[in-house]
Amino acid sequence: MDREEQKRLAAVQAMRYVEEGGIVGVGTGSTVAYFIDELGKIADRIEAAVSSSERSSELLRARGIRVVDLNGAGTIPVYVDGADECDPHKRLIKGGGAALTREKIIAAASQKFVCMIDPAKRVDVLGKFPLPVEVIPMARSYVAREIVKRGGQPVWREGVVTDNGNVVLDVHGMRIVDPVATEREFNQIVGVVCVGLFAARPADVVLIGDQVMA
Ligand SMILES: O=C[C@H](O)[C@H](O)[C@H](O)COP(=O)(O)O
Repeated sequence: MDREEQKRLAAVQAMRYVEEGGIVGVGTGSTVAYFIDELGKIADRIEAAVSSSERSSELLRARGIRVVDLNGAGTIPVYVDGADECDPHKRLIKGGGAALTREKIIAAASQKFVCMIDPAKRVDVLGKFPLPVEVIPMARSYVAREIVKRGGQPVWREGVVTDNGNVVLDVHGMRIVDPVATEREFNQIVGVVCVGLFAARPADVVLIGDQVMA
């Protein structure tokens, strides 16, 4: 089965976690696009969505789903998103689509985080996928030097500006044996807005194609 079909199957499965009549948290990316297709089929039974990117907001509205601000939405029952890598503890690397900060905020504000992946994204140790870091533009070079001191090789994702007006550094060469410690350490670098490690708040449920990760 190809990767696209695996993503689509995970998106179909994710629908089981959506509460009709409630607000749904929606992530960003190609896997989420399949999920939004599924969500569109029950658009009249969903109150609204909280969206992690302008891109997802457009897709949601195109399928007749109202998009509301997280402020005022209260605690979200379920947040559904993809990931770039997932370890056996459901800790993730995210941000390949530069939406990491809003994704992390909505995940934090949600009761349940359902993550959809295809099998190729499963790893024993996170870090093969370059770790995205969202940075305030004026701090780019400083943050890059700080990351080098910590053993990473940052590459500026040139031309990419996040929905928050910031830049992204992709950090290569990391073997992240303690993701919680690395997340904390990167968060402490001045100028870093968000690191794409979801370790302190990992996923609650990981769907891999038509399987549920134990
Ligand atoms: O910023 C983007 C997100 O973290 C995505 O969830 C992640 O990059 C996975 O995207 P895709 O489903 O396209 O592989």
